[in-house]
Amino acid sequence: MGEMAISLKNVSKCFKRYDRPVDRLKELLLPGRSRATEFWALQNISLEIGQGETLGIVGQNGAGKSTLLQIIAGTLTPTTGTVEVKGRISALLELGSGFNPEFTGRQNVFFNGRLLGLSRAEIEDRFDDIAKFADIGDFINHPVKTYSTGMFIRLAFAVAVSSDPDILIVDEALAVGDIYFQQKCFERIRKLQNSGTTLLFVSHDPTSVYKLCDSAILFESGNVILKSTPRQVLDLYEANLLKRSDTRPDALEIQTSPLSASLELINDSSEEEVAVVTPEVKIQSVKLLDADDRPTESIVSGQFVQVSINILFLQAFDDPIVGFKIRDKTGATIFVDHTFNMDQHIGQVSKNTSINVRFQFQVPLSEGEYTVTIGIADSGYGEGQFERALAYVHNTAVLKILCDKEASRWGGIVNLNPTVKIYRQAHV
Ligand SMILES: Nc1ncnc2c1ncn2[C@@H]1O[C@H](COP(=O)(O)OP(=O)(O)OP(=O)(O)O)[C@@H](O)[C@H]1O
Repeated sequence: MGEMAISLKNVSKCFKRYDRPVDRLKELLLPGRSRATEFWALQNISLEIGQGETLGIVGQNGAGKSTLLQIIAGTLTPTTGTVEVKGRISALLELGSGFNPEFTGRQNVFFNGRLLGLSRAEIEDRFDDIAKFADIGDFINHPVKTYSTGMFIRLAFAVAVSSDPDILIVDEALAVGDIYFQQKCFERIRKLQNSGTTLLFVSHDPTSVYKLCDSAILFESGNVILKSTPRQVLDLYEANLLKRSDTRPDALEIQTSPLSASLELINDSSEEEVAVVTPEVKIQSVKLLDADDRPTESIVSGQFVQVSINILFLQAFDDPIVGFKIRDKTGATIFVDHTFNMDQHIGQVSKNTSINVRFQFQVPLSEGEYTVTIGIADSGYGEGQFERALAYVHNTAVLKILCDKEASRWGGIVNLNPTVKIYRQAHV
């Protein structure tokens, strides 16, 4: 890591919580006896973020993400610890929190621009760009209290990025806009990344984190429990959610290292693998086979492949489910499905039975490497939900897709194999 942009040392934040609003008043009027209970939203956080780094912040509701961002942005003070921030910071925190609802959009642009450290002349210079980016038409001249949520966020984002900040903080904001606006925001964020802006990004959308971030942290109950690649952080986050949602969470174990010698996991880096396992099932092997059932490592785009999974059930099950997921190199999901969704029931399996499940499909993917995740669960219901997870293991095999030299050229991730018709309009 180069120069430090943000450094937190032993930062904790304690909020006081009052059971009734009147208790807060009583405490003000009769100091001495505290009527509040203490709540530690952040607990002893030490974190360094390098200049130009894009850090994704992931965690369940209430984990402490926004509190951390507010402390870095300077809108909250930590109870203990120190925060050091280098450079101009621009924060898109709670929806339009810096806006005065009675002011027009135009007035708020000037008001916020000044808060961000721009001079009046600089704001005047940038105003047209800001208004164009926000693209809210004549609403720019109306009070922001008349805005829809989408308009609010458009203007707030346009203002936040206009100051060319050294550090940009974005808290869940992008989820609000429509798809065109989101694309525009991603494009602008990329430009800022390329020019060396440090970015802190909270999102519940894994795809955005994969797309934007170099690294990520996982927050749990006010603690940073992991700082690593987005892939590893999101895998652990997902594994924790799976464990929590399970009807017998104690039965599930999260492993963060290669699993067993019998199942060779693909691991091309020093990262540890995150897997969820139970002692009741064992994934014995995962192989890729071609159309003639021969093991293969590479498939030409568009060709047929089989993902063949051998599973040993160490307990009896009424109707287990087996699924697979294909992920790209960042960890983003390309495809996922399972036997329950496919209306293929495995049926009863008795204790100590081994079964082989083969998913067979054509792979219309672009050239590159993809990984295979395997999931096993019990008792499916509804639209693909299940009662219990039995195993969830990433990177069990690499699917290497080669370019189909015979096919016409195309771009993107999936070959949609379009046909084309051209209709000539008569001259009018
Ligand atoms: N002003 C406050 N007074 C009391 N408790 C607070 C205050 N602000 C936040 N908290 C509590 O601190 C905890 C962390 O809140 P925070 O908003 O940082 O979580 P978060 O991870 O951003 O959640 P979300 O994903 O829902 O936005 C929560 O339990 C919240 O109720």
